[in-house]
Amino acid sequence: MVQELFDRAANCLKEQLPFVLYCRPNETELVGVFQNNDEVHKVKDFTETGFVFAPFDLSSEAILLKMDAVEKVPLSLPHEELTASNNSIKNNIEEKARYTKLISNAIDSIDKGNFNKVVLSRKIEVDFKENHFQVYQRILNVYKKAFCYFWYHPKIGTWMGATPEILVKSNGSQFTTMSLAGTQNSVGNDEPRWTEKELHEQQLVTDYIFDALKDKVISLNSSERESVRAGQLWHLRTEMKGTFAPNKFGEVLKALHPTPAVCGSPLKNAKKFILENELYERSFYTGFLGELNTKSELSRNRNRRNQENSAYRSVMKTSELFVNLRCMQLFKDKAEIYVGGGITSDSIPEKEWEETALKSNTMFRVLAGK
Ligand SMILES: C=C(O[C@@H]1C=C(C(=O)O)C=C[C@H]1O)C(=O)O
Repeated sequence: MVQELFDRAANCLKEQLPFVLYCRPNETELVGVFQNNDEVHKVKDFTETGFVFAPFDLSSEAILLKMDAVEKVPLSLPHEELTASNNSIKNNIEEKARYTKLISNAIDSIDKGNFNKVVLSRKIEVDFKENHFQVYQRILNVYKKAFCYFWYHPKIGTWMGATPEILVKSNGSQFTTMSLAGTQNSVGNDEPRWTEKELHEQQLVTDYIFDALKDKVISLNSSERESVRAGQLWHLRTEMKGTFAPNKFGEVLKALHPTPAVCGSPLKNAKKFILENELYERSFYTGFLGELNTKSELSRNRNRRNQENSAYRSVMKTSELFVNLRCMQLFKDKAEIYVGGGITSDSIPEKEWEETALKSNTMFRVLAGK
């Protein structure tokens, strides 16, 4: 069954037609969305319906795949053991010097009071020639708790990833979001001991989300902060649930993106620092992706008499958008892995470099294969 969906997508690759394959966190269903032509549809105000693929900087427009055909199959795959890759630990002295300098500059800027936190990132090029579906199959096999996707548009490119971060999920006027930040390598199953730096960094994200949404929502409540695993890493997470006024989803979304989990706070100054200093194009990394305004039917009380069948159902709009992290862009014979991390005044440049190396392993492992 999975093979049939892969074959259909492989055919789209051959015919240069857009598609996306994805599996939601902890689910055992693989979804394929297929667009009938190679048009590039752009999102205007997030009231559209389709599968959205948005860049970090929304001054470039978000792309919408039309859901001309949607196919769902149960996800069962042959198990494949991966050996840990140490590709990313390769000593790239020049790149390390450049990146740690960038971090030192960011810390100086924080100390001058320009912002409290900024998320900096880099791109790692890897030679690779494997079949894309084989790589995606490994992603699905290894990262069951993540949103695992394979996105293709002949005029835009090919992206894959396994992201642990929900940007926003909505059903009618109810929504869920999260603040995810702070990173440690996972050692066994024991929760890590979080440092002040990580707790502070994550709290900044939570506070920011409350502040950004306070005028846009009717209610917003947060759960207890918890430690969660993403592949071989641990993060700190606080879930938030709320309600917005009818038809205000677009506003909530625009207020949320980009959160300080991928940009910084205060937002404007952090974003300015990123755009002026990172000196490369993040493109769709730290953007967001997922189903936008799809319809779900809610059955009402079926026992009530004397009503038309249709009166028992109400149609709600649902969206499920993820932050595009732990991802890569694929080319004919190379992949570009994108990684970053949050910088605060307590950051140590060398450690931040190591954090990006650890994060890059999420994709390195599936490229290295067996
Ligand atoms: C920016 C990335 O991840 C984000 C940054 C984190 C951090 O700074 O600790 C943790 C999770 C994500 O919100 C990335 O994976 O590239």
